[in-house]
Amino acid sequence: MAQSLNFFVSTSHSPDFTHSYTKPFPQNPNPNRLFSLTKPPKKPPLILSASTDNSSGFTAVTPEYETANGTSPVAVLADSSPIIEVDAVTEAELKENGFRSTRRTKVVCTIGPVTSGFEELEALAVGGMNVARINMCHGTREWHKSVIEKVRRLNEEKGYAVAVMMDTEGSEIHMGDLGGAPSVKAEDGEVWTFSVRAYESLRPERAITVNYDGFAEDVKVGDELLVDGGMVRFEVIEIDGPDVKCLCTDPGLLLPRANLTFWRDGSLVRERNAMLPTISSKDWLDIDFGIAEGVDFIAVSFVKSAEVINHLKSYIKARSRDGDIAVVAKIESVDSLRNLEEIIQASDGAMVARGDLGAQIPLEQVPLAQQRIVETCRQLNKPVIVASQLLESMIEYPTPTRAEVADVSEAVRQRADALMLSGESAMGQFPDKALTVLRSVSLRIEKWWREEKRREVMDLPDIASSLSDSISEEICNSAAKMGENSIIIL
Ligand SMILES: Nc1ncnc2c1ncn2[C@@H]1O[C@H](COP(=O)(O)OP(=O)(O)OP(=O)(O)O)[C@@H](O)[C@H]1O
Ligand SMILES: CC(=O)C(=O)O
Ligand SMILES: [K+]
Ligand SMILES: [Mg+2]
Repeated sequence: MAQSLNFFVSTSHSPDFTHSYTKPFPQNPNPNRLFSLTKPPKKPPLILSASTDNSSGFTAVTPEYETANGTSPVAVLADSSPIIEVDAVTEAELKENGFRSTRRTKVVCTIGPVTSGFEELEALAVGGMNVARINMCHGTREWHKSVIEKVRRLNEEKGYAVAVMMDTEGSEIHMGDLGGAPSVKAEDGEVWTFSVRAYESLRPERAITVNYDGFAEDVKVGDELLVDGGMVRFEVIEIDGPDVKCLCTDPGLLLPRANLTFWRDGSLVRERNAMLPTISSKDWLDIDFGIAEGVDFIAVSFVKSAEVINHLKSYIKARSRDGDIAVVAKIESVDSLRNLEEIIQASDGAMVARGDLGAQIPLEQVPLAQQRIVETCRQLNKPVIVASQLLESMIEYPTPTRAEVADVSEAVRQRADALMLSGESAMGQFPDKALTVLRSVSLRIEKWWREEKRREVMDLPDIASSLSDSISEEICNSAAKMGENSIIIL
C-alpha cells in the first residue's frame, strides 16, 4: 500500500505521468516541469490524513485542512508507513477532485488594490494561487512590503505555500501616473499633450507625462502613438519643445503608467530609447528591496540579452542570504525574441508577456511567438509562464468569453507551466472567479492529456539476452504498463 502511494506521489510531479523506469518521454523533456514553479513552504502546510478504508490504497484526503505547526508537508499514512512529501493541494481542488487530481499548471496572480487585503489574499490562496506577483510599476514600496508580509503570514499561520514574484518596472517608454486617477478616457478627435515635463502639482487636463527624456526629440509629426499596444491610438500633430501634441484617432481608457510605443510607416520606432538600460536605477533599488524582503522570484521586464540576466544573477548571489531568488526573463520585446534561446538558457524561467509583446510585434504574430517561447522552454528544461489578457473580460464580467477559455486551454495544451492573471486579479471585479476558471480549465486539459497518453503505445526496449533476463524484463515491462494505466485511471 505504501508502495503504491509512493508511486503515485512521485509520479504526480512529473509532467508526463510515466515513471522513471520507462524511456524518457520524448514529448516533454522537462522532468521538473510545473513543480519547479512551486516553492516549498517555509513553514509547511497541511497534514493530509489517510484512511485505510480506501480500497485503491491511496490517501483519502479530508477536504478540510488541518494546520500543522512546524511539521513538514506530509501525507500521513494510517498504517505508519514512511512519511512522504507531496505537492501542496489547494482547498478548492481537494473539494473538487480529491487528492488524486493535483493540478500541474500553476497560477500566478497579480496583486493589486482589490486583492491586497489579508482576507482577499487568503481567498486567492484557497482558490489555488501558487505565486503572488507584485508589479513594481504600480504602488509604493510600503504597499508591496505589506503585501509580501501578508503572504508570508498566510503561509506561516495558515499553512499555504504561496511564493512571491517581484516584477520590475523596466525602462521602456511609459506614461506617468494620472494624478491618482485609476483611468482617464480619451475620446475620438481630442488633442492630448504628451510631455517630458514633470507636472509640479495639478496635472493639466488632457496632459500626460512621459518618462523618457528623449521622447519629444525622437518623435516626428505624423507618427502614430500607441498606448498599451493599441488600446488607445494617437497621431502626432505638433511638437512644441517638451510637449508633443497628439490627436486621438482610436478612443479608449488610459491607465496609469501605460506603455507607449511610436510607429512610423508601419514600423516600430526605436531611436535612442533602444539604448535605455533593461534594469533602470529605480529597478536596482526595487531589486535591493526584493532581496531584503526575500522574494522567491524576480521577473525582469524588457530583457534584451542574456547578459543582463547573468549580471542580475551574480548580483543576487552576492547579496541574498541564501542566494535562491530565481530570475524569470520576461519576453516582451523584439530584442528578446531575437536572443530567445540564450536568454532562456541564462534564466531560471521565462514569461510570455503578451501585453507588451503585442505592442512590439504585429498582433497576429503573438500566438506563434508564444508557441515558440513555450517550446523553447520545454526543450531547455525551464518553467514558462503565459501571461496577459487570458481572461481580460473578467475584469468586468463574471464569466469569460469562449475565446478566452480557448486561449487558456491552448496555453495548457502547449504545456505551459503556469498561467498568470493581471488586471483580472489586481483591479477586476471577479478575481476569485477568474482564478476558478484558470483552475478548472487547467484540470480539464490536463485530464485530456492523460487520456491522450493512454492511447499511446508504450515502447519498451528489448534488452534481455538470456531466458532468465527476458523473464525479468517481462515482469518489469508488465509492472511499467500497470503503473502507467493505474496512473491514468487516477
Ligand atoms: N499595485 C498596484 N496598484 C494599483 N494598480 C495595480 C497594481 N498592480 C496592478 N495594477 C493594475 O492592474 C493592471 C494590470 O496589471 P499588470 O501588472 O498586468 O500591469 P501593466 O501595467 O499592464 O504592466 P506590465 O507590462 O508590467 O504587466 C494595471 O494596469 C493597473 O491598473
Ligand atoms: C506581463 C507583462 O509585462 C506584459 O504582458 O507586458
Ligand atoms: K512590470
Ligand atoms: Mg509588460
